[in-house]
Amino acid sequence: MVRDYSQFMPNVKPPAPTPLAALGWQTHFAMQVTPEALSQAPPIRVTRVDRVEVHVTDGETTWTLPPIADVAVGDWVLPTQPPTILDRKSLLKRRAAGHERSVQLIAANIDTVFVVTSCNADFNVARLERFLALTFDAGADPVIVLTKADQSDPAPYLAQAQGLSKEVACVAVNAKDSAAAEAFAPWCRPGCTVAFLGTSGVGKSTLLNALLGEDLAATGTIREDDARGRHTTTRRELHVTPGGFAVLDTPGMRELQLTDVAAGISEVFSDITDLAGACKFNDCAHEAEPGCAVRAAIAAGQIDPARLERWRKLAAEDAFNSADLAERRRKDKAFGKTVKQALRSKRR
Ligand SMILES: Nc1nc2c(ncn2[C@@H]2O[C@H](COP(=O)(O)OP(=O)(O)OP(=O)(O)O)[C@@H](O)[C@H]2O)c(=O)[nH]1
Ligand SMILES: [Zn+2]
Repeated sequence: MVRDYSQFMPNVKPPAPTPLAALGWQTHFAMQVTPEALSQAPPIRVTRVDRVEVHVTDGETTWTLPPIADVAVGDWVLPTQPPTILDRKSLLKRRAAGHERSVQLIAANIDTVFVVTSCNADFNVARLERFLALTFDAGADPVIVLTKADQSDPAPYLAQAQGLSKEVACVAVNAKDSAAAEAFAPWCRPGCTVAFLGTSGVGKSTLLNALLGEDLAATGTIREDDARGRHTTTRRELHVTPGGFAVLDTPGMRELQLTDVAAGISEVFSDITDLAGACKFNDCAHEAEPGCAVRAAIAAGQIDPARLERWRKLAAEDAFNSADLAERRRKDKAFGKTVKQALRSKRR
């Protein structure tokens, strides 16, 4: 005889996350605030940054604040006077377009970045490595997503993507399929924040809609000024899903210049950087030096020479942009000093 004991079993269904938890409030942030401060001024999260205002939410209502210096979408903020930006768990940044040489913050506090490309001509290994370096350096986990798997055989694309890093998971999907969201379940747990990065037309908004279970992405378009002052229609907005996690959709990014992400580059190319430690000379350029472990691995067919070239190119670009950035910061500081001195002598 089979007895049903279920009525005596404890109810193991986990409680629904609080609005704050569904918004991505995690231990990392909670540890920065005392319980008293929390109850007096609950934290809020930045869902969108425009030129004239910052959109924030507490998980239940949404409102706007005046601009906050150096704030990024995804930031957690304490509504103090002036607002306090909590220490970030991760920060995605790139070199701003145009002649500005400055750093542009893409998003803060993202747990997983879905690097999206398609099983077609958009697929580009060098660009993927670029996105992976940016994500690793930010302190987030990248996952490569190959869309349009219904339009051509995803197998060769998957094989190439999987060859880029042992630490990066790869999935192939038809973004238009109603089951597409299931492929993301391992990373879209309650309380997490995920983001989509990729060039235009790869299916980021289609995937966002799949995760939201509704057509929101199309309404998320906002107008921003690009570096040249032209109006472009872009979007960069954080959405909370019915599943209790947050998703950031970003505009298509073709030109993605890296700056200050040397650690991220080393992580993507760990096959090469690990080997470099075995080269005879510490400063081996892996060109003509004797005892070069990297060239030995190439000769043995363990590393693709094209990959070494891509690593060189990316590392050189990053080094150049970082030096440029350091120079700019030095000049800004010097200029600040001159202004202060001028003001002081004027007051005298
Ligand atoms: N067949 C098929 N079509 C797809 C897939 N993913 C996206 N599309 C189509 O590709 C087009 C572009 O998709 P979007 O979701 O707008 O691309 P996006 O990355 O958001 O593009 P931007 O908004 O320019 O950044 C749309 O017509 C989609 O319906 C896919 O997996 N399979
Ligand atoms: Zn070497």
